[in-house]
Amino acid sequence: MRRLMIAGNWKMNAASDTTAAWLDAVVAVNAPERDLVVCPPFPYLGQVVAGLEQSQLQVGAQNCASEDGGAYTGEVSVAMLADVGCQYVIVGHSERRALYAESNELVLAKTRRVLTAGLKAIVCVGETLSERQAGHAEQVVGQQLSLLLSELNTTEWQAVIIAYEPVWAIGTGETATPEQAQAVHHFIRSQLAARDVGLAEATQILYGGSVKADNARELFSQPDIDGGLVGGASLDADQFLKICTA
Ligand SMILES: O=C(CO)COP(=O)(O)O
Repeated sequence: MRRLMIAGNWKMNAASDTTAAWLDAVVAVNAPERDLVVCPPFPYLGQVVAGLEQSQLQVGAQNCASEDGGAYTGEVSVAMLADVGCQYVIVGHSERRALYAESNELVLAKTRRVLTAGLKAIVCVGETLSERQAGHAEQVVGQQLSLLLSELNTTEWQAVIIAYEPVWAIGTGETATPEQAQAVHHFIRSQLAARDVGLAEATQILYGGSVKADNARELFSQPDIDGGLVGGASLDADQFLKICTA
């Protein structure tokens, strides 16, 4: 059986005082059968790791460099993230693909860095509204997955989590229906199965895009949805706790 995972992605939202209050509210979360992760912006990673030392919640970053180290002004390496206590890194979020021109090749390179360092990669895929309206959702998601499927070996795949985040559902309040999400999750699992049936059975596939406390349960009860990558609602400790235990 795959474990459910709930990961919060704060994006570029945080301050020391709100982070402290959030940590106080969530530190005692108790859902031992689930994997719970929060991904704050880089400057708050240390504060969050320290605040969650006694907690079930683990910590991830929202991005990483594709290089190991050196003259890359403004970049943060996976080794640094591991050093400050991160266990996960989100790679290839649609905001990074769209706003920072991250290609499938760069997403693969970053994923490799994460896996080589012994961390887990939450790799995001998802189609835009126009791609969905043109009937190309599966084709787009298939293309985003194809390099990972051809290049990563089976051992590497064991530390990969896929997050299906339809771009049109991110931050819009327009959640994919459980049926729409399940259909794409099933497609993703079939792509994994074409490579390796065991891999398809084992890989956690999260849904992201306007997940809230009141729709999480129905989404997470779909057979191929193994939890959620939660943006806006993860900033609110009460909402996040409800989603973690939904
Ligand atoms: O992009 C997301 C998580 O990575 C989803 O964001 P929202 O939950 O705010 O729609």
